[in-house]
Amino acid sequence: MPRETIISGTTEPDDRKRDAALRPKLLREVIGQKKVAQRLGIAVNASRKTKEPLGHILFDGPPGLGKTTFATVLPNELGTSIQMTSGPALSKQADLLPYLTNLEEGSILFIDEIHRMPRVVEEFIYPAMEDFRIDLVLGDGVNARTISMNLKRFTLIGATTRSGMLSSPMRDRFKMQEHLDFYTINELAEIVRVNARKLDTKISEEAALELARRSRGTPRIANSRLSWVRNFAISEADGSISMEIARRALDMAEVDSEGLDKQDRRYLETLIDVFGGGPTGVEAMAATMNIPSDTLSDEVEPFLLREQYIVRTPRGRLATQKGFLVVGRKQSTDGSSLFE
Ligand SMILES: Nc1ncnc2c1ncn2[C@@H]1O[C@H](COP(=O)(O)OP(=O)(O)OP(=O)(O)O)[C@@H](O)[C@H]1O
Repeated sequence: MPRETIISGTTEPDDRKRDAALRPKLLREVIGQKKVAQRLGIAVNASRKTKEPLGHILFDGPPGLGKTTFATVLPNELGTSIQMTSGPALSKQADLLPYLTNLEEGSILFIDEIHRMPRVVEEFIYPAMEDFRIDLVLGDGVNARTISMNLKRFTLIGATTRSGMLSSPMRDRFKMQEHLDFYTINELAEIVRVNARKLDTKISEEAALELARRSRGTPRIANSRLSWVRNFAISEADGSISMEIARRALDMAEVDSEGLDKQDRRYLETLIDVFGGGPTGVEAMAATMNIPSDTLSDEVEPFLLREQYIVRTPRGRLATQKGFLVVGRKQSTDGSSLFE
């Protein structure tokens, strides 16, 4: 898959390795998301003082914004261990069992994409979350009996790109629910500077800002841009990243100067050229673009909404004037599109 179409959770193995190496280890190393970090800091301090495990935590937000980062920072802060799995890997109760029986007192169980866990597994985990206990059914038919098994007290951390898809009994069992939002240009520039240092690469102030501007508000994308620009600098110059090198490298990767990627542009062009700017439903957009509607609503639309290229109306998605302009279309007086 060409790099510029990777906008998010579609992480390739190399991206995953790079992300893990660059991931902050402690809360104070986390850049941005200040309020979330402060609240977690308080919960961590309280847990240290009371020797009680942290309450269960749910992180939600678009891919690549740091849900896994926060989840992996917390055990470091608490000096405890973490086990990691994901909703799609837990198709039946027996898949979850080894994780529950391996728990240590105060340790963390991280379930990514928790909204994709089937209902039977979800219901199995309720008593574990509430009373640190599970109910196992042994045998079947008339011989079936239920035994209760006590677990070590633990913290469940769930991550989801779609909190709306979680059942409310599940959501209510999380003591803290933290939403992660897109990063500002300055926060992303700071992440780029820190990570360039970790990679032993010199980068100018303005080049860091340029990378930040073209990273779609997302640290994972900033890391991937940095990695490309660094390779470009090594291959084509002396290895340090100046503004000129950053621009040439990003232009070559077809990363546009507005920070949109190809998928964003295709979305806007489809909405405007095929649907006259909308309003139109996400399913119609998905069918026309031949992309799953989940990908559109989880990965593409949140950034376009936040940057006000589109708005959501009761009748569907509507391109704004800014949305028309960024893809070089003009809005006619009746709201439909005119090619420039
Ligand atoms: N607040 C932050 N400060 C510094 N770096 C960050 C921050 N958040 C994320 N990153 C960087 O971005 C990478 C991607 O973040 P992470 O894997 O935590 O995202 P995520 O929200 O869990 O994504 P997904 O839902 O796709 O798994 C991290 O490895 C880290 O290098």
